[in-house]
Amino acid sequence: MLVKVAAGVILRNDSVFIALRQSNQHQGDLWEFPGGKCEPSEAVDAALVRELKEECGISVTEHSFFKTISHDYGDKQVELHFYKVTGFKDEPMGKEGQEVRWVTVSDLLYYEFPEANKVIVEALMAEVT
Ligand SMILES: Nc1nc2c([nH]c(=O)n2[C@@H]2O[C@H](COP(=O)(O)OP(=O)(O)OP(=O)(O)O)[C@@H](O)[C@H]2O)c(=O)[nH]1
Ligand SMILES: [Mg+2]
Repeated sequence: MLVKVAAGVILRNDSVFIALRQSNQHQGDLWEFPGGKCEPSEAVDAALVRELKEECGISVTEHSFFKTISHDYGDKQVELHFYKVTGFKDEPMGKEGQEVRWVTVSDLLYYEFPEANKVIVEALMAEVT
């Protein structure tokens, strides 16, 4: 099963907005960049805008493509399309009851992410050091 996903690295000043995946979700209890699966024939950036509205309550006004990561979890193959989100309306929150947090990019080191995210976290941290 190959799943195409759009995820947003929501940035403000030195910080990034992260969310804790619920225990019952795939890769549960790990931190993530909010986002979700693209619907059939939906453009990836349209999925990004839709998911960030649904999960975080923001309206994205400025985004740029960052990186695509393909990863095989064994039970699931994912193609993750990460975007930097640098402009948005309203304050992001956990609309689905998920725990959320603004953390400085250099503090990402202290959070546990799914395996596929390692490259993204390293790339973000490299930009600030
Ligand atoms: N949103 C998001 N998903 C990620 C990240 N890293 C990562 O491996 N994934 C994987 O990508 C897939 C995306 O799914 P999702 O669970 O967010 O999808 P969704 O919002 O449409 O949720 P749903 O299946 O509950 O409707 C999951 O298998 C998840 O484990 C990440 O940083 N953000
Ligand atoms: Mg999601």
